[in-house]
Amino acid sequence: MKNRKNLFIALEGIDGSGKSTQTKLLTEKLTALGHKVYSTFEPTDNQIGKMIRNIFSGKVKADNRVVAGLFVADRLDHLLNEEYGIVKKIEAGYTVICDRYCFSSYAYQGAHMDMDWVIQANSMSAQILRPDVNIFIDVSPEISMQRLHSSRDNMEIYETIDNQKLVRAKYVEAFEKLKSLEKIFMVNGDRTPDLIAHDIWNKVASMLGIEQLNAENQ
Ligand SMILES: Nc1ncnc2c1ncn2[C@@H]1O[C@H](COP(=O)(O)OP(=O)(O)OP(=O)(O)O)[C@@H](O)[C@H]1O
Ligand SMILES: Cc1cn([C@H]2C[C@H](O)[C@@H](COP(=O)(O)O)O2)c(=O)[nH]c1=O
Repeated sequence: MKNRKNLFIALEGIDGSGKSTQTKLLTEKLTALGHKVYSTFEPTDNQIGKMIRNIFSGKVKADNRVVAGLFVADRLDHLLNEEYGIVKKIEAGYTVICDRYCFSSYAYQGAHMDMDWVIQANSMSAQILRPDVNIFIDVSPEISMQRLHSSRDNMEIYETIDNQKLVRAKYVEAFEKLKSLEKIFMVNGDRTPDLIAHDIWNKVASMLGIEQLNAENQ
């Protein structure tokens, strides 16, 4: 791959896999090296994302197919919005780190309905902006559940060990289906945050062509 000045990076994984932790560490590392970084997440905290969060917290009831459609809309707005859209940020030279993107829909919505339908429904987002890399933090469901229980007061309705196992299997299925189209980088998430961050940094630095220059800082 030709070295790039700015990247679109998606972080993926089951709940509690450490995406937010790694988004923060990678943002700090890149910022310290003078890169412009925009870190963001899905579901967003905009209008459509808020609707999704109300469904997940159990406040509002909705069919799984409606949830899948809301994620399609939330993602398109996240990409295209004039004010906070990712496309504009990329054009302005920011490296965008997105905590969850299309693969989250393939895995989570694909766990309850036809995955090919979900892939098709998200095809416009995938065509507008495909991540330069999808980083999958692969944590065992048992460990992720322990982390969630010790860090949360309330669990969301889908955060059960059986669902975590199912979603992990669906991620693997989606990676296999889309391996010729998407760049996927897997890291072992059953380790300390620093070791995971080290692997992620090696990958990102090599894509940006800065691994030699900053090797002593790793
Ligand atoms: N590698 C790690 N080892 C141990 N604990 C970790 C590790 N990474 C994150 N944690 C802790 O686990 C909890 C969940 O981490 P984090 O919020 O980063 O995960 P997440 O994937 O963003 O979660 P969610 O999907 O629920 O938003 C936090 O309390 C965090 O401090
Ligand atoms: C983007 C996206 C997310 N989800 C689910 C996955 C999580 O259980 C919740 C909230 O995410 P968070 O990282 O814990 O804040 O949303 C989903 O089902 N489909 C998606 O496309």
